[in-house]
Amino acid sequence: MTSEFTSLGVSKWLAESLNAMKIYTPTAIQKACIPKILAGHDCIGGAKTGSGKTIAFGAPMLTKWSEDPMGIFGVILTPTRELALQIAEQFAALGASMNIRIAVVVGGEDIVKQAIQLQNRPHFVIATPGRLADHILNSGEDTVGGLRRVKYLVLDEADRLLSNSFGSDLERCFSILPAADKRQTMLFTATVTDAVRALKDKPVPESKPPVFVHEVESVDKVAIPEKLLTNYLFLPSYVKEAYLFSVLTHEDNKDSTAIVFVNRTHTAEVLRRTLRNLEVRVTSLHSEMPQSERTNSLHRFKAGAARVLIATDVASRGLDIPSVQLVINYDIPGDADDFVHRVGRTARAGRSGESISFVTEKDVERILSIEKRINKKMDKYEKISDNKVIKSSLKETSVAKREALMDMEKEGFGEKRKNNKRKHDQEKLVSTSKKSKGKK
Ligand SMILES: Nc1ncnc2c1ncn2[C@@H]1O[C@H](COP(=O)(O)OP(=O)(O)OP(=O)(O)O)[C@@H](O)[C@H]1O
Repeated sequence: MTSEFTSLGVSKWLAESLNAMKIYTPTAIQKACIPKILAGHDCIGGAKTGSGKTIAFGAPMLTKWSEDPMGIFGVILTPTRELALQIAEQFAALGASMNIRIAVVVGGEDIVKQAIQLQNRPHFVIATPGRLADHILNSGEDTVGGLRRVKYLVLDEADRLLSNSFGSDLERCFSILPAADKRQTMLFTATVTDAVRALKDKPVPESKPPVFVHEVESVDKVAIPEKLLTNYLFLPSYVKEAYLFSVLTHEDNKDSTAIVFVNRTHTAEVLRRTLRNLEVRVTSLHSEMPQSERTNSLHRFKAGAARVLIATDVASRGLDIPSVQLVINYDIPGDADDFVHRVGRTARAGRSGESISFVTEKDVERILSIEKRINKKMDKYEKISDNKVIKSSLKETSVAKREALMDMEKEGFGEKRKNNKRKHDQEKLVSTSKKSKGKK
């Protein structure tokens, strides 16, 4: 049997797995990158959110792996734990018929169990840089030694990984992996930055073919998916909760699955409690929740038990939840690239979707820079009028918010945050001092 995937060089068994997932025709980024990666090129792949980048790097790696499944074959690094788990699920589903073994190495999970998984030499390691760096520093050679011979390294959401926040952990991960000329490296993101493009300027050893760069650009150079509506609502900052409730319960949205992005964890908690008091089926995802709660919350949202997810940027990248129809920017992000990733949680794989950004008097500059970045003017959201909001939801939302704040105070939410921060700072200090000892 030949399919469009096998004609690109993808193994027959894998094309069959893809077909079983109703994936028959490669997307543009897949058509461009799969043959080049199979031919041994390092690769920089830039394409809009939801355009199938995971399979663009997954299919060639899995093809090569099935031809010669030696040792730990590939390492995939991602900025968030949820994204690592999602990629692992996708690889597990694609490779099920070949008995694929995958280790997910992320923070917040049992480190001893992960060490045992690494010792058992899985075929692929999917990791966040911080936890993998911890293993490299603290677990023995029998645990991490297999990483010295991996054939493929993927940096998914590469621009985020190459930003300063992951610097030292990423360096530690690189320190154990084979040198750049002894492995294939692939960088993928929806927002290619100069730091990502810089890979192509590194000298290529003669033994290696040149870096393949593929940035899919649409004719109009708009940086977001075609079927994604970008609306804005201009509102006063002190009534944002009332507007949010009105939008979420509007006739056209009351059954929609929605993600509401905020800039701070405290706001996420206030909104989750306020909306819960207003009987909206809501859950949340942010970095101050224990990992078990994060995982649980995302499962509830994916399964439809909650229809609204309140999230910080920890959920802005990569998450592939086809049911999401609406993304609300309750707060406007400071970085225009974060906007691109956030709204990209909807309108994926050719589907349509809608985003609404709440713009206050303080956000005008940010909106202008976002519009410049996406090369598109946003449209005014006309379905909510000021009068209607004030009449219908202002009173009940302010009561619900007051209750939420009182409960948070009673439960010491702020205290927990402070203690967590203190604990986190102490752990960071211990880990930094261990790292600097390790360097000596
Ligand atoms: N060739 C294809 N045909 C149909 N659907 C596809 C194809 N390739 C991938 N998909 C589906 O499209 C969705 C989005 O893919 P993926 O998550 O890889 O996007 P992405 O480009 O990595 O997005 P992001 O930039 O947000 O991380 C997934 O549900 C995936 O299964």
